[in-house]
Amino acid sequence: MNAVDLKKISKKFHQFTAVKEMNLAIQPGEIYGLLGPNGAGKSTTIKMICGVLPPSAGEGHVLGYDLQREGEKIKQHIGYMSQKFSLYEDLTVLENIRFFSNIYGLTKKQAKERMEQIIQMAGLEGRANQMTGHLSGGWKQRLALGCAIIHKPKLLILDEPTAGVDPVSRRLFWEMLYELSAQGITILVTTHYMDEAQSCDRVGFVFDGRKLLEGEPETLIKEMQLKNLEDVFIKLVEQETQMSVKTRFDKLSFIKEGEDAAL
Ligand SMILES: Nc1ncnc2c1ncn2[C@@H]1O[C@H](COP(=O)(O)OP(=O)(O)OP(=O)(O)O)[C@@H](O)[C@H]1O
Repeated sequence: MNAVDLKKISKKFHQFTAVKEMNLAIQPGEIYGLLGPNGAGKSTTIKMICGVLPPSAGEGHVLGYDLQREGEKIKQHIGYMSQKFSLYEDLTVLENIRFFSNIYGLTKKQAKERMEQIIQMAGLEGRANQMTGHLSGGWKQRLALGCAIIHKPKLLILDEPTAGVDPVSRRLFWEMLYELSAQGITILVTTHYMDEAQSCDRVGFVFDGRKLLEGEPETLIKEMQLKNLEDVFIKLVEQETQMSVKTRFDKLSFIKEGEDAAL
């Protein structure tokens, strides 16, 4: 059984269709990257997979639960983390962990065990009583990941989880994702960082609500005879918009032309 299985899923907001007949099959333990420019429909797709936004058409299953009818079940069994860290800044590290353990109905014993594990995993030893808002971006991000997996979900959904954190924290974060994937957890991640996308088992490119291309990063690069995933991304956008990203800014050449006004 696939962890995520969407068949011709669409989402309409009034007249506007944000996601158009999307098919998506993600296997257990896979790290799948959903890529695409701003407004492509990635977050809308993720919200449907999380069971918080009902699709307008199509059918889908997440961890075996029906997307149209079993949204509540899906919410209980997945872990979710967004770029906004999903944490309360005005609570301490411990209070945030306690909050999430309550939401997911952990027993006192489970909560105590996980608290220690999460603090260790996030490298927050000695900071349990520190206000979350005072932590650096990398710490907040690792704490948010810990809170998102406190109930041991089989599917972890990450919406731009590393936006705005430094490269070392991003690397640490990805090491944690590899470890979770090795333990059999399925991971669906959206990112604008192509180096991260290259670390996924498979990626799907979304543009204007449609999935245009899907495959293993190395295979896609080879097939399109390009250097890296960023070039694949740019080529696809250029093809779809019939606009060259490189020549778009020709108008800026006025800066080096003519007289130097400031001198
Ligand atoms: N609740 C809503 N009502 C109306 N339009 C919406 C709603 N939510 C999203 N949209 C529109 O749907 C389109 C897709 O948005 P979505 O947030 O899914 O894109 P995205 O690929 O996640 O972009 P980004 O990378 O900027 O997060 C956008 O044009 C957006 O304005």
